[in-house]
Amino acid sequence: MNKNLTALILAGGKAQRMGGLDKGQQLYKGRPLVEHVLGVTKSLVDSVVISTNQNFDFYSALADDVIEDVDPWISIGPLAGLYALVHEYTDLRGHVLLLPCDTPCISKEALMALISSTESNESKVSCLKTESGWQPLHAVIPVEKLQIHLPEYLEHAQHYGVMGFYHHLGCLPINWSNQTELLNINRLDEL
Ligand SMILES: Nc1nc2c(ncn2[C@@H]2O[C@H](COP(=O)(O)OP(=O)(O)OP(=O)(O)O)[C@@H](O)[C@H]2O)c(=O)[nH]1
Repeated sequence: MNKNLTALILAGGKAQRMGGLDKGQQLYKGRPLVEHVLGVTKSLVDSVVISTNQNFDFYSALADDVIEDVDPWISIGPLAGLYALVHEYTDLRGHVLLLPCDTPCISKEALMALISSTESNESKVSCLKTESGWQPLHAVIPVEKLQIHLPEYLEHAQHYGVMGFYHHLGCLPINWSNQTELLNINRLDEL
């Protein structure tokens, strides 16, 4: 298994479609959304960091560390979480497994496919791709690429979309046929 693999679970953002509630804490099948993702992730990685902007006690009890978006890239979307990670951990090495807190059905097999792709592809981003397209919040990213390229990319970016950044770095699709695992919860009536 990949050495130096840090999971970054994104639980920040505004959750506007959920009325501003803390998405990660909302119950899906009786458990907080974030716990579903943690459950399949923990045994695959060396450490877990959760990116959030609220309820730090709740998240701290689940992860090795909790980070907040940092200036000047606060609440610009998922790239803010990645920026905060490399800003906070300047000596981080290896790869980051990026995950959102709001896909509770993601499987260990899908994450293992992403992780094992780094054995033959050390330097590109590996990103899940289903028949409906790229799944940019399910990706493995070399830390060094983030450290070198993300600050400058954000300075010059017209948009803060994650996929644009991956294409800038070079991105390998990891095709995944089980679309239902990517079920994405954005509204209360989807819980
Ligand atoms: N750290 C961080 N995470 C974010 C940010 N925006 C979104 N996320 C996370 O990225 C994932 C996808 O988020 P979206 O569904 O696009 O946005 P959201 O803020 O959760 O919800 P909406 O406001 O309804 O679009 C979720 O896991 C969010 O927690 C951000 O600005 N900073």
